[in-house]
Amino acid sequence: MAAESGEKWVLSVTAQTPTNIAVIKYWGKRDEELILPINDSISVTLDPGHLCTTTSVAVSPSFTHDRIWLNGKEVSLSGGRFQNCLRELRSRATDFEDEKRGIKITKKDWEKLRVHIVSYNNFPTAAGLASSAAGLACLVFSLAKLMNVKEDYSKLSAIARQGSGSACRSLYGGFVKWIMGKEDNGSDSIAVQLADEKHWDDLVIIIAVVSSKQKETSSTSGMRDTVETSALIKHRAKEVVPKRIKEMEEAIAKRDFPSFARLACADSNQFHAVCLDTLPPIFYMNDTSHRIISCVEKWNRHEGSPQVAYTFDAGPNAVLISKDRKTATLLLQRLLFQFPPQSDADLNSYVIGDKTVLKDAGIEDLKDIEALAPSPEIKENALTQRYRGDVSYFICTRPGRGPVVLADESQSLINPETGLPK
Ligand SMILES: Nc1ncnc2c1ncn2[C@@H]1O[C@H](COP(=O)(O)OP(=O)(O)OP(=O)(O)O)[C@@H](O)[C@H]1O
Ligand SMILES: C[C@@](O)(CCOP(=O)(O)OP(=O)(O)O)CC(=O)O
Repeated sequence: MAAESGEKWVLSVTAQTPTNIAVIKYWGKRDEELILPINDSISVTLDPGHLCTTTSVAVSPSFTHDRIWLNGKEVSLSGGRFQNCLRELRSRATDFEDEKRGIKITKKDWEKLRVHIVSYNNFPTAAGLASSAAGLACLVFSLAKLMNVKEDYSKLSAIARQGSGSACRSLYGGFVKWIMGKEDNGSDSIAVQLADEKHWDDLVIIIAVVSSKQKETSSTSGMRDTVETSALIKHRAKEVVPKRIKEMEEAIAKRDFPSFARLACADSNQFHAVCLDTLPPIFYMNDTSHRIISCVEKWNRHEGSPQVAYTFDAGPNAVLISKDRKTATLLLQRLLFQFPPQSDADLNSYVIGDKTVLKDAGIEDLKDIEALAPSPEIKENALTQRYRGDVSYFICTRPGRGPVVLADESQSLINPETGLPK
């Protein structure tokens, strides 16, 4: 058996996985260990071209223990969540053979062979940009490929779920629903794709990164406190979310932007309301977040119908979904008027991602931002104050595809000789 022959081969797989933003939020667990939620949730997968995790995983008979490097630093793999994912994957591993390289690994070998995991997020980690979602989904997806796990994506989503709840939704592109399930063992708590990213490709997403610092209350402990202390969360999970899930599925199927926006904004606001209803209260949004909400609400009201939806996860960053490109350029102009960069900023790093939105907005250098006129709805309300430097930067993106394997060896993060990070 090659796995015990003392040979020094290193077998590796590299994958790229997107992050996702919930438009009907997951908040609250009924089982902490298995990560089973108290309600269904729906998300939009974000284009991995702009926000993604890349993970290389490798196996070799020379590895002595399981190890993980995250963003260039070795971190502990001993946490229960990592261990649960590894155990679930190993139990589903199947025989693998590469005749050319003389590598043969049997199902039983996988139990003894150790793995190296090297992962990199191209955006801030633990800053409310769902790094755990992309990260854990990528870990499960890449290891499943390496270990020749033959389960379908819904089964893989149930494994990723045990790494971080929201990770189960990053196994697919487009529009995704996490079904809470009823079983105690979590077998029916899986993610399914509602529609792929091409279904509604008019949508343009602008993220205002208000703070990329690590947050005070993690989602995990925040939602635990909410379930223990909030009366409102029970009403939300039982009465409000089931109805919203149906309506949101319908809005997505029909590409009905007004309904989509109404539901997404209401659900984000209710999620932050249950955070406030928690003891001690949790404040994820700040003054800048509130100003962004107010800017969108005023504009939507002025137009008589929703142009943009906003949603905020467990942090102050705004995710703004506009109905089309034209609206996105008008939105970016409004945002840049209200939140201009510091005078020494570099425009290229102030608006990142899909730069064509910036170009369409007629912004070619910092002077163009200074020259922006206030929009009619803020002029009417005499709210023309500018909040320089209150937004760190903007990311322009769109709905995107699900995980992919990167076959090109040059994209691997692992040295094929040593099995260590490159
Ligand atoms: N690429 C990755 N590979 C493996 N684990 C990761 C990766 N990226 C993040 N994680 C894990 O996720 C943790 C961060 O999760 P956390 O929920 O605190 O922040 P977040 O996901 O950025 O924010 P949120 O989920 O509230 O949007 C990290 O400490 C790490 O354990
Ligand atoms: C506000 C949210 O982003 C909460 C995400 O929570 P996590 O998935 O990070 O929590 P754990 O399951 O404890 O890892 C809403 C959502 O993504 O649905």
